[in-house]
Amino acid sequence: MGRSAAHGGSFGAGLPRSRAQAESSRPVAESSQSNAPKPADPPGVPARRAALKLLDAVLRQGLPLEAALGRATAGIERADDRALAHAIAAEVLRRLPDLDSLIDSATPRALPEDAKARFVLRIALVQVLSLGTPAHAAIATVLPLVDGGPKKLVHGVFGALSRRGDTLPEIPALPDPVAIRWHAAWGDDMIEAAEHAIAAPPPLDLTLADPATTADWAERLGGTSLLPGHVRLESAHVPELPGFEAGAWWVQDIAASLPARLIGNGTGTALDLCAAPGGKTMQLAHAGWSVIAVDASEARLTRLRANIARTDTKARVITGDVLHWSPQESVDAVLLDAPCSATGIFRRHPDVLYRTRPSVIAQMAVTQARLLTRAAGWVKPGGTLVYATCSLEREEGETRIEAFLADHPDYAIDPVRPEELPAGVTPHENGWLRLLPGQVQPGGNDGFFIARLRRADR
Ligand SMILES: C[S@@+](CC[C@H](N)C(=O)[O-])C[C@H]1O[C@@H](n2cnc3c(N)ncnc32)[C@H](O)[C@@H]1O
Repeated sequence: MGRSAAHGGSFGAGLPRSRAQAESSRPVAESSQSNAPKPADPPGVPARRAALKLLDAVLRQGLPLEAALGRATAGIERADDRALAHAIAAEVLRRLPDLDSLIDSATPRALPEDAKARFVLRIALVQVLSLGTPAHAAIATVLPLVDGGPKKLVHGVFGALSRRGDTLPEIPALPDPVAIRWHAAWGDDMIEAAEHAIAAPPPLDLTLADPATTADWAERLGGTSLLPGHVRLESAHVPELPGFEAGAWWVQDIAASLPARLIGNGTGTALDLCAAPGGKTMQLAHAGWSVIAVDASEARLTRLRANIARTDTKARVITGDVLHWSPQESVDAVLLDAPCSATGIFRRHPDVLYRTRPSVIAQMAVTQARLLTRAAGWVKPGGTLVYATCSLEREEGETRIEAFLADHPDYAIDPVRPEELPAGVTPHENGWLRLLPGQVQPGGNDGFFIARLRRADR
């Protein structure tokens, strides 16, 4: 888990110690806060400047990468440059502990975590070592980011590492705080699976509107199916795939498809709480339910409305904060896909590895408990409540449900059955489902916690 062991090369004294220290101490945010385009930037530099802003937003300000994109890439005209900025930042976040080990092995004293030189070196190195950018282009396009600053330091460290010819390890390391936390919760095997999960691009999972067409779509799209109504592809440009325009399927990780599957087919009313962008709303509606989809975010509901329009899904859509909104009457089933730390989706969103601190998890757990208690009051006697989070933290899963059951004697676990799950995945002996990375094979899965609860008949 430590930083320096993997890259014990011989470089280390290439720069005088005092200069390295002096040049490394300016924070990256000084210039990255300005959004004004730099008119003198040569081609290729604006994308790297935007990548620097993105990393600053995630690592120093704690913002989600996706949320920072608009502001960081404002003023960049070309879509491929905006995409490059995003790709560089995401790849740095995926490989950050290994990049830092390399950098630390080539500086006489460790640069501060937030030193601009460290940020810029990460951007240069990841391009060469992971994205296939030629070294001369990688360094030429980052040096303008440290104009008037630690240019010589960056150039010197980059040159030394290039000459040494180091590579990144095949399997990335997790950041120490995450590795320590997950190790304590889940043990060695989980850490290994999580590191392997970052190493390879995740597959593309599709949920079909009509599970009866599974074999046809698997063949037509060249994919494999791990459950009825599911097709897995290695990767693809989604809008160009057959069936997208016609709304025959939507993108949804297989783990994310399980909460609605565990509610099953039905003809009553199902309340989909925290519904946007609508993956589970579409599943429930296509399984026969009259769905009421509620979410607090109007922006995310815009995406939900587009998704249900494309897939010809009938659902009542309500903008509402579940902490304050209430339905007019009780319903047969409630699905609460609660807001969470989202650490289970670290393969696709490596920024969660850096933004999710214990205080964030504790705060989320308080909200989840409140949402769960409200949701529980809206289920008819004998009805079903499914609680789900895409989190790998016990506080947002097991601990929540144990506390809920202790406070709600009218609820009991309705145990998940192995035949409801992809091959090789087994429910926990307490009846809930804890999905850790790598359990669905081939190709892996997002991390999830799902509990199905039944409310007692009167
Ligand atoms: C995990 S995402 C939901 C994903 C969605 N169920 C799906 O399958 O596509 C969590 C959602 O909770 C919403 N949310 C967070 N707090 C909320 C609240 N108090 N009331 C309603 N929605 C909330 C967020 O806007 C976000 O869309």
